[in-house]
Amino acid sequence: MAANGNGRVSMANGGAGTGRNGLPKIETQKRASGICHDDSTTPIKAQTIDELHSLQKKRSAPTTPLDGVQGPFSGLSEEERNKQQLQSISASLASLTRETGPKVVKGDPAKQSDTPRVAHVSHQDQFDPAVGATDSSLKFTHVLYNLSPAELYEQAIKYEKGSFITASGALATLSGAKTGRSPKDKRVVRDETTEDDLWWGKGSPNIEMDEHTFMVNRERAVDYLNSLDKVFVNDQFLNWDPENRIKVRIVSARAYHSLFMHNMCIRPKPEELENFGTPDFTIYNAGQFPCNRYTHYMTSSTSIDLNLGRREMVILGTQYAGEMKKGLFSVMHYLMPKRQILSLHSGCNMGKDGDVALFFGLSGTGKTTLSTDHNRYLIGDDEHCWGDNGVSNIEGGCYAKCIDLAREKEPDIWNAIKFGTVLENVVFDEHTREVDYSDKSVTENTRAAYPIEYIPNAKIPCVSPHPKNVILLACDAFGVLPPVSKLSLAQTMYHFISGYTALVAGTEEGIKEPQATFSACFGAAFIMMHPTKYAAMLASKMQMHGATGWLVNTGWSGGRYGSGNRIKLAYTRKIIDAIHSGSLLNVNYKKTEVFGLEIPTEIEGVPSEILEPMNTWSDKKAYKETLLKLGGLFKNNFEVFVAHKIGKDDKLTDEIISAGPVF
Ligand SMILES: Nc1ncnc2c1ncn2[C@@H]1O[C@H](COP(=O)(O)OP(=O)(O)OP(=O)(O)O)[C@@H](O)[C@H]1O
Ligand SMILES: O=C([O-])CC(=O)C(=O)O
Ligand SMILES: [Ca+2]
Ligand SMILES: [Mn+2]
Repeated sequence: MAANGNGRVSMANGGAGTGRNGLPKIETQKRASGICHDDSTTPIKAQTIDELHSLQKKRSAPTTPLDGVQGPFSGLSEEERNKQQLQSISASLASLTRETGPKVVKGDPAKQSDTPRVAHVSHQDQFDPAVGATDSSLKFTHVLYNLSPAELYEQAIKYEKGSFITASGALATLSGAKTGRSPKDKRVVRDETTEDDLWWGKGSPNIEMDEHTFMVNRERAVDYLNSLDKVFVNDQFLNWDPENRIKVRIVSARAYHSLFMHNMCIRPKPEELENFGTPDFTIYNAGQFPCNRYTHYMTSSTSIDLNLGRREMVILGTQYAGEMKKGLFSVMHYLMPKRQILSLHSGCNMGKDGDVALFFGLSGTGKTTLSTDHNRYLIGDDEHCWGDNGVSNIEGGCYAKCIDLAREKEPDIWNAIKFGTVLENVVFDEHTREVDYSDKSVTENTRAAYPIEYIPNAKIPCVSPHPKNVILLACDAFGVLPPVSKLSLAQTMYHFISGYTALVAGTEEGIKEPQATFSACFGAAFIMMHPTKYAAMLASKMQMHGATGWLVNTGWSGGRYGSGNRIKLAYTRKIIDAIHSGSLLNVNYKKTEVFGLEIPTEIEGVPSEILEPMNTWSDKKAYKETLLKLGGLFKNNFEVFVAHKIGKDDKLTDEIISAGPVF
């Protein structure tokens, strides 16, 4: 029995109007005819249960009128287009040493009766059985193609252990043994092209492998995927700039992976999907299956392999979905600069008046938190391109950290965790399914992946004019960097190339305690060419468009990690507001020792005493020592870049080198 909100009372079961407990007696309504009806609706049309169930679902409408369709599939019948689509998927899944492609059929193998059966397609026509048939060549590969979130929920809940619907409607899931990326297991094929184009050697994220080893791993992944009852295939886009859009195909074994990429990549409109054609890049995610350690180069059971020539990526031995997101980001870091477009590990938002800010920073420094701002339009939270026409988001979704997520502090992210959102590795109440965001039992790197339109003021399409402010975020666990400083162009470049933060949580496997980290371009794990290449592009774009650089410490104040505290998010937001509004350009500044940073003396809504870190430390000697220690770490790190030229002349290079700490 429950109050229904109108003050009326409804009966949960069987309490038919006995008047017990003084409750009102329920009267059944009498029709004018005087006949008592217990049901006023018309009878159903079905004669049997099966017939009834068949009424429940209607076939999805054909998506586009066929006339006016442009592209490779224009003028084709629906059936013909479907066949071409399956042929393309079969080609993607082909073993390159045996039969040329599996027999593929659309639909869930467990539900053949209710999936419209589509004529299967195979490449077997050219296959000579004398060469050696395999069992896999005899079976069908069932393809679940671009399923909707609702369908993926059902797949996950029925077939994947650890999948549950939370109280707010999100899909909670586990990523398995890996709950963060594995940068040490990420390999790139080194061949004649990449030999010259890419950054290799010390400091580079590109650990080499040869083409042959890539093919061994590719075969392993494809064989694994074809051995399954079914695979998920997502055909989607990257980059909201229509001229530089990339078509990606993700083949995976888990509904979780398919829903994650559905949320994170750009979702094609039905008519765009029909004309998708051949993908520009394909991911084979066989993450549940390990790589073979007897294979050359393999140093663990995990391998994430990128082959730029073949435009393919293979994932073995890790189910952490971020590998797919960031693997594609690496690809963009190769493709875009070749077109004079700068790829950025940054968030981006825009004010009502069109002022744009970029937020650079390593994992956990606040890109998602600070770009998601109720008073501004969200362009994107993590990966962008800066080209001649302005900024474009690479992705179609956001990937927010959830640890200690609180509704009051981050309301828009909180509200985005609803039906359709993937919630990774969180802990929830077994009965109410309320998530406990403070619980780190599975990992500290808990995450939510949601489509960008789940943020109310997301700007669709996710493109913006050129940035006015470039904000470098660092989470300084040493507690000596000021909460905000205004940077010269040379200082911006110095800090961009340094890419400093202190990792706090375990986004990368194995890092559990804070630790100073330098990661060139605030994303060394994803860049493909030498950092100075990206830095030179950033410098020239900032100069051309008159953008101001800022360094914001979202980390500690009043002492290092352990003795001080993390700067309150509310204060950081006030600082960011002052940057956006331009008011921070018009206040008094003073220069700090060692780092030579210009710090404002006051900001509305922020206690002035915290703006100068030394004020917040009770032990001034410890402060000075820590400051010098961090300065030394910066110096050591920058040594490898001193020999590199940035931009066209030596002037900028010299300026950048002298923009570092002096002591
Ligand atoms: N002063 C602060 N400024 C920004 N974030 C803060 C602050 N204090 C605490 N936080 C917390 O730090 C975390 C910042 O994580 P966020 O998701 O924004 O990282 P990110 O830069 O987007 O990293 P990634 O690239 O891994 O997605 C959030 O959990 C946020 O609540
Ligand atoms: O890639 C991930 O797992 C999350 C992320 O955005 C980052 O680490 O920069
Ligand atoms: Ca993020
Ligand atoms: Mn990121």
